[in-house]
Amino acid sequence: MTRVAVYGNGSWGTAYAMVLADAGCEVTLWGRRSELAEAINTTGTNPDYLPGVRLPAGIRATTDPAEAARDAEFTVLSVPSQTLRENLTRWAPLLPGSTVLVSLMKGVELGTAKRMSEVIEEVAGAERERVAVLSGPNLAKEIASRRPAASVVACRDETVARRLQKICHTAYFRPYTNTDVVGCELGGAVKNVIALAVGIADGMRLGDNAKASLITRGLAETTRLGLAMGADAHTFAGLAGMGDLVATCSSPLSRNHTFGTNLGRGMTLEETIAVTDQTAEGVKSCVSVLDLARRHDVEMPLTETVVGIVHRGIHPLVALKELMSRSAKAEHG
Ligand SMILES: NC(=O)c1ccc[n+]([C@@H]2O[C@H](COP(=O)([O-])OP(=O)(O)OC[C@H]3O[C@@H](n4cnc5c(N)ncnc54)[C@H](O)[C@@H]3O)[C@@H](O)[C@H]2O)c1
Ligand SMILES: O=P(O)(O)OC[C@H](O)CO
Repeated sequence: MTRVAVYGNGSWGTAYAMVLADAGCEVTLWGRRSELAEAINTTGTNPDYLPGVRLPAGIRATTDPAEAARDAEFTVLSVPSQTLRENLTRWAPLLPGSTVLVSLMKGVELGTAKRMSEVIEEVAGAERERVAVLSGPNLAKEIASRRPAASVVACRDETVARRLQKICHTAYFRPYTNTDVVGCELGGAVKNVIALAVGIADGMRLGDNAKASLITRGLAETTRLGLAMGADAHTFAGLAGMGDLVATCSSPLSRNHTFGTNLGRGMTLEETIAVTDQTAEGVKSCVSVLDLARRHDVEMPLTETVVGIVHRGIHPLVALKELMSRSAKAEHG
């Protein structure tokens, strides 16, 4: 039986632990709070993040990072992106030397503009061939109710990607392999920023043409950044690109989309933060994605607009006017 450690017992860490357990793995689920770990072990549910969902046998919760790490063939990381460095610094010495590190996170580190796999390589001292990423249209609540979804497992070493694929393939979860780690991570991180933009537009009742335009131009700017960073263009037409973008921009289950909708309806940033009780990565990562765009000299007008609205207090109507009056140009180029 494959032993897997999952660090982070929020919505996605728990839902992916369910996938792994359903696929036959023995999973230890680490979380910070003892009362939640105890509730998971005694009730077989995660009342805080997936209320009402019965967890499969094969998941054991703990607050002890060393217990989670013991004999783990795979180590899955699912904490908010901006906390990864600090957390992994504490966990890294506990991890088995051969463990495959798997990022579920969809953010870019503030300040360094590093992708999560880069932070993992740096902090855990892990070679690229031992670091993988899972990304795709995977809304945690849908997966936790075992509704069908596909996803991408990416690793520079295809044999490692295939090992990961094998341990999380179930009747309702279909992972595809990819070796384009950069493209998969960017697809996941930038779609959160575009979902904020679409949410804002939905909150303003701008209509479906506006939504489709934002999704399409959002994918164009994501691809532009990806190509400048060495990613494969095909990745952005796949599950970790278009797939995740469409799911996140269309679903009321998306925290990023909901965050944007509240802003578009006229809530202030502070009011929106106050009603958001889960991680909406795009709120911070829009700043680091824009940082990446500048470092690679890539134009990302939608990301820039989201940063303006969320962090510089620009009114959505003013931002809309600015976007629509940008100089006319060719669609491709
Ligand atoms: N929820 C989804 O549908 C989904 C799907 C795919 C990917 N993701 C990505 O997975 C990652 C985790 O998201 P989530 O949905 O599980 O978030 P969440 O808000 O549901 O859970 C976050 C977890 O991290 C813990 N946490 C918060 N701050 C922490 C800290 N400083 N140190 C340690 N633990 C801390 C919380 O207690 C919680 O257990 C994000 O990068 C997100 O973009 C989420
Ligand atoms: O709820 P969100 O906005 O973090 O999106 C969840 C997943 O990333 C969708 O694939």
